[in-house]
Amino acid sequence: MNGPLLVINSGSSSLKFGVYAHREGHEAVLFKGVVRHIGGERGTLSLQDAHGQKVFEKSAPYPTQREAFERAMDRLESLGHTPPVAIGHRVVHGGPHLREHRALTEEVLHTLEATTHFAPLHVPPALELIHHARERYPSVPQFACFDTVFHRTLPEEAAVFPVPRQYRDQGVERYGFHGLSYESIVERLKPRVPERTVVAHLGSGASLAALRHGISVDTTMGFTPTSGIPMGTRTGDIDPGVLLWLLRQGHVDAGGLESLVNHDSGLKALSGGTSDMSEITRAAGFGDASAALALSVFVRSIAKTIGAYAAVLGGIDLLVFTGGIGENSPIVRQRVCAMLGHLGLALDDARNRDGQGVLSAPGSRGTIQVLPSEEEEQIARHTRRLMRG
Ligand SMILES: Nc1ncnc2c1ncn2[C@@H]1O[C@H](COP(=O)(O)OP(=O)(O)O)[C@@H](O)[C@H]1O
Ligand SMILES: CC(=O)OP(=O)(O)O
Ligand SMILES: [Mg+2]
Repeated sequence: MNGPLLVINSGSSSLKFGVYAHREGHEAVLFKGVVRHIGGERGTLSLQDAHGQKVFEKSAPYPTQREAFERAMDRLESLGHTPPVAIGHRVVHGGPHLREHRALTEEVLHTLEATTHFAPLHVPPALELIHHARERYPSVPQFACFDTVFHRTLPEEAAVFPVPRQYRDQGVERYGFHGLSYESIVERLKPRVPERTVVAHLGSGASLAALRHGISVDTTMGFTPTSGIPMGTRTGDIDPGVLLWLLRQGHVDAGGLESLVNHDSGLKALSGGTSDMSEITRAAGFGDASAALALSVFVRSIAKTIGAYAAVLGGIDLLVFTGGIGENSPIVRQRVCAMLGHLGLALDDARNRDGQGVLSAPGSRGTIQVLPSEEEEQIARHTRRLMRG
């Protein structure tokens, strides 16, 4: 029961994984790894040990999540890792019928197969990984942890979509995503969880959440992870009239539209080709006008959302930046916070460059902080609990 758990987190541009053992009431990491740029020419697989030391790094193309998983598991096994006692998978969307973390039974898998259009960037590769993990570790129990579960506390006025009841009855509403990340931030803040917190999870997929006493009361992503603020390759919220126009003009069919709004839009479309925020900030710094526009659009939509959530929460005690961009981009944090002076939030420039822990200046009315998104740890906690029944 305390043996090693394998956690698999398939994101839109990466495969993250970890091995965890239960020690003195918490999940201790044994190994952690990530495969980045899956599907691109310049893939990388890297592995860290329990002390955060890099023990392996390899650059190679990883054409699919499945290939990335295979190579990652081979590497773990060559480092002496034995088969896990259970496997926990991150599943972004379970649709209207899967809204609790649970064991991956045949019936659950069947239901998941029917939800692929709820998150076409995420659910198909996650399902492929689940099938593959079952082939590789046939006697190991597997569990699904959903991004949506944390947001089940959304009040009706935040979750409801203004569409006819017949569609609402079929589950057309705001689900919200990155829930495992938000929950891991709340775990980190315990026992001193402020009343009014805004968390900006900024990665390839990006969203924000308004938390009251650590409970989700609003979030930017809705029915699918395509919505909310603009992202690496996703539009975020867009006038539905644009989608109708594209369809009516015959530019795309439903499949083409799905691909357009998920793969070919967002920062990639504005920057003229790249969805990678480190490349965009570098190019913007060298005076590239398209990259500068992509950066400005991203920053403005984040700042607008924080302003809106200040209204929802009645002020902000704590603003947290997390995710690949939130944790690593001083320029994005600085540009966002430069628009928040009216809320009394003030960033300390030196702390922001350092990028660890509290970043707010003395005298700031609320705290500004960087915290790591610990989705894998959160999946390990849920998987252990589910495994023990
Ligand atoms: N130093 C950095 N500066 C700006 N962006 C960064 C930096 N490091 C990572 N990123 C960005 O983080 C994003 C990936 O975030 P991550 O949360 O790992 O994504 P995923 O959605 O795949 O889980 C990429 O856009 C990458 O460019
Ligand atoms: C929900 C989502 O967008 O996830 P990711 O950021 O990992 O792509
Ligand atoms: Mg992610």
